Amino acid sequence: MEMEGKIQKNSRFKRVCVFCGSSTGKRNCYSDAAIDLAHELVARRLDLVYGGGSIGLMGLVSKAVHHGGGNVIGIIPRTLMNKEITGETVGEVRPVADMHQRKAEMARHSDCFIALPGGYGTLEELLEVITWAQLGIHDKPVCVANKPKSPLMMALSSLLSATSLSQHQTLKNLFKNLRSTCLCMME
Ligand SMILES: C/C(=C\CNc1ncnc2c1ncn2[C@@H]1O[C@H](COP(=O)(O)O)[C@@H](O)[C@H]1O)CO
Repeated sequence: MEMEGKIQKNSRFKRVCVFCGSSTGKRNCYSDAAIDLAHELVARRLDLVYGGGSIGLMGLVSKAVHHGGGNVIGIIPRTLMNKEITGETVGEVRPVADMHQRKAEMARHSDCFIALPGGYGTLEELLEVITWAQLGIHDKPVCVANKPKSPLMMALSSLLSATSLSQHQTLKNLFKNLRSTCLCMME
């Protein structure tokens, strides 16, 4: 569909939670991926739910969605709200008590999760929502916006082959879901 010169794409989702680095990392392709994803969200009229910082890839994706006219919801612990730490955020900021509440709120307000490149924080958030899916706490798609042969994807693959049969099946399904939903989102 085309509206005012902009291509509008449809999506079955309304709100997408994006986990990503609080730094931009060492490769330009990480920033490019963050901005590409933001454009995809805007084109599909999807709200961004994220960790509320304006630094690193978090800043790039939130600003690009905001400047593209999309809704941005940042969920941030009060202790991190100091602008010297998180910078000037865009969109709606929802303060929460702590990191646990932040992750719970990010999950509650989103229809799916996408992990862009990041560090320990991103990995922890990603693994938590995968674990919650395994436990049946939610059934929302989890996607990793990463190359199939990236160290993270290789690590996830090797976890699959190292698990027992029943877990293997669950993780295999989940892993398939990660890949296919991510590709679908990024197309
Ligand atoms: C704590 C300090 C700077 C970091 N500022 C952050 N502001 C908001 N959210 C953050 C911050 N750092 C981490 N996060 C959360 O973890 C994810 C990114 O972490 P990573 O390790 O960079 O991958 C991100 O999604 C946030 O939810 C001052 O020392």
